[in-house]
Amino acid sequence: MKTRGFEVITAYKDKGIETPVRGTAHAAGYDFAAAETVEIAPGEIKLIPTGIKAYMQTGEVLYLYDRSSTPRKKGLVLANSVGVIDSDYYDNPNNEGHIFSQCLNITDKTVTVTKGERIIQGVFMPFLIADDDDASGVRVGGFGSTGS
Ligand SMILES: O=c1ccn([C@H]2C[C@H](O)[C@@H](COP(=O)(O)OP(=O)(O)OP(=O)(O)O)O2)c(=O)[nH]1
Ligand SMILES: [Mg+2]
Repeated sequence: MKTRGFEVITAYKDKGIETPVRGTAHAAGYDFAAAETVEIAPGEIKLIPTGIKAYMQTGEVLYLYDRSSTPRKKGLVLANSVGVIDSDYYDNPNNEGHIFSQCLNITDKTVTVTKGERIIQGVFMPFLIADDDDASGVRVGGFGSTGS
């Protein structure tokens, strides 16, 4: 039975992409790697492809966080602080649910992220809904797909 987990995006199949794994038996975070080698200029924000989509139950969310070592070692932080990956992002018609890491280079030099380098971590969590919530829209993409 499929409950929650990760799959490789169709366009990245056979490109040596591994699904995210946890580093230790009790780690909360699944480490995501860059699916391509990307250069980020000083002060620039770039969407780094992970080649991964995530499925989960209704009422669950996948949060993307910085790895604690990444700011000091790479000079990169998540520009959106925390990435919120909705369950209805999976297999959406625009981009199949491709998860991107929105990285900001906080150094004064160009930073190279190498394919296969672990850059962020994802944590699955349940979330709560407010009273009288009648949201019924259908997600067709991400990154502003529901309007500004
Ligand atoms: O770091 C991130 C943040 C979001 N997403 C994807 C998954 C998420 O389900 C979707 C929408 O994210 P969010 O709701 O945070 O952004 P938005 O600007 O409100 O876009 P939308 O209008 O598409 O909801 O974009 C990522 O791949 N990486
Ligand atoms: Mg949104």
